[in-house]
Amino acid sequence: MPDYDSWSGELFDSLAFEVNPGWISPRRRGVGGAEESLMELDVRTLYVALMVATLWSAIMVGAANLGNQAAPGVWRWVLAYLMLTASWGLVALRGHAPNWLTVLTPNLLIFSACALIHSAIVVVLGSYRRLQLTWSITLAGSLAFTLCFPFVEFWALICINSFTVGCILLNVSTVLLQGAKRSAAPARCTLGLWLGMGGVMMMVRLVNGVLNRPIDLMPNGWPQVLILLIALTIVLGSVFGFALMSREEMLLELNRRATFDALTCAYNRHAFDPVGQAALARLAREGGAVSVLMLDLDHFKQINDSYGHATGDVVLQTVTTRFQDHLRAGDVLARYGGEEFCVLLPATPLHDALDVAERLRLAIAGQPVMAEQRQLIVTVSIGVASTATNGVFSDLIARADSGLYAAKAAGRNCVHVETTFS
Ligand SMILES: Nc1nc2c(ncn2[C@@H]2O[C@H](COP(=O)(O)OP(=O)(O)OP(=O)(O)O)[C@@H](O)[C@H]2O)c(=O)[nH]1
Repeated sequence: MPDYDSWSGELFDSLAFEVNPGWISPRRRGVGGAEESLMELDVRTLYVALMVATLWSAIMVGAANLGNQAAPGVWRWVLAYLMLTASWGLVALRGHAPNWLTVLTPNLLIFSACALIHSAIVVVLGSYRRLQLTWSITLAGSLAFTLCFPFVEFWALICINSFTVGCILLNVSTVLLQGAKRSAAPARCTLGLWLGMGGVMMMVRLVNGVLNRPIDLMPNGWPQVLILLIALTIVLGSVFGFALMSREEMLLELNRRATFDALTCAYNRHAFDPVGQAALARLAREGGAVSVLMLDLDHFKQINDSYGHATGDVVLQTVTTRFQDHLRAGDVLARYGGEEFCVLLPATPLHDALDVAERLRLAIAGQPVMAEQRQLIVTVSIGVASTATNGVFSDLIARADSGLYAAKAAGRNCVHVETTFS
């Protein structure tokens, strides 16, 4: 029968925490009482592992985008990872090559690589938010590191590195997390959290550096091992996060293009028809009425012919904005054809729809449109149709359309009701 009590007693007895100058390292007494480190992982080996992981990631991401149309921002990401690869490689040479090569150069490379990662991400997101701040932090960190390098101790350089990288990662993380709908963009949010975790880790490293002041260029204690293991996880997790986020943003963009008109950002006809049909279906359950307005700019061809298509485009955009400004939140505006628009007014009976139509007509005719430093008088003709029964949406549209033709025939810049009730 084994003597568990004495066995566990010996085990705990053999464990001890040694306080090194700066680093706490769990150790145990081995055979003959000699002390052995419990942390088998060697820091230099971990730097080599980081180098291999970043290089492998850069090659994989680059290869996946060769020959195809590369995803936006991907080459910046690859370049950033190649810079990180070089910097880990140089760090692994510490003690075997001059310090300017193994301390100064890799740190400057790491700062620039982090800024490049931010710039790759903003290219994917299509908005350059907070990139200037990242480049300013990079510049300030690089200057501080270069100026301090010949004079200060190693722990102070660790602190400059941790603060600079931590600030950049937290800044990128904010860009990713702010304004992202968690349900619509899970990959973006995950990458944001991942990089945020990296930022927090660097701040912890900064505090550890200030408190423990390591003097060794290659400190082999467990805090450093832990930091490098987390860094390895973040390097690999971020590259997957970036690839998934690129795909996610591409799908969201395709969805946007399939739903909204590129020029005016109003709904397009393809997306609008199902919305209208759903509003009619709700009539059967909830009662009330649904109305539709068909709007067409008058003599729009003359604007194009006299001032050019670019001016015509500005007119279409301005008119769309004015329509939207005069509609309620639940109303749906669509660009139905060239200069033809359609508005769905849910829960709106005919007399209210007529008020809305008149309001929209006046919103256009009452104030000239500014387009390329010209004041243009624009008017709109409007056909109105309403229904209280769940029918086919295209029938309602057809009735509003014939109201529009009647308005054009009546001299334009007016509202005409199609009174045939379905
Ligand atoms: N600038 C611009 N013009 C467009 C666009 N789509 C269609 N158009 C133009 O809109 C004009 C429509 O002309 P018509 O159908 O004759 O209508 P209209 O001149 O408004 O005449 P009425 O509707 O009878 O008052 C054509 O010149 C099209 O080229 C667009 O996206 N941008």
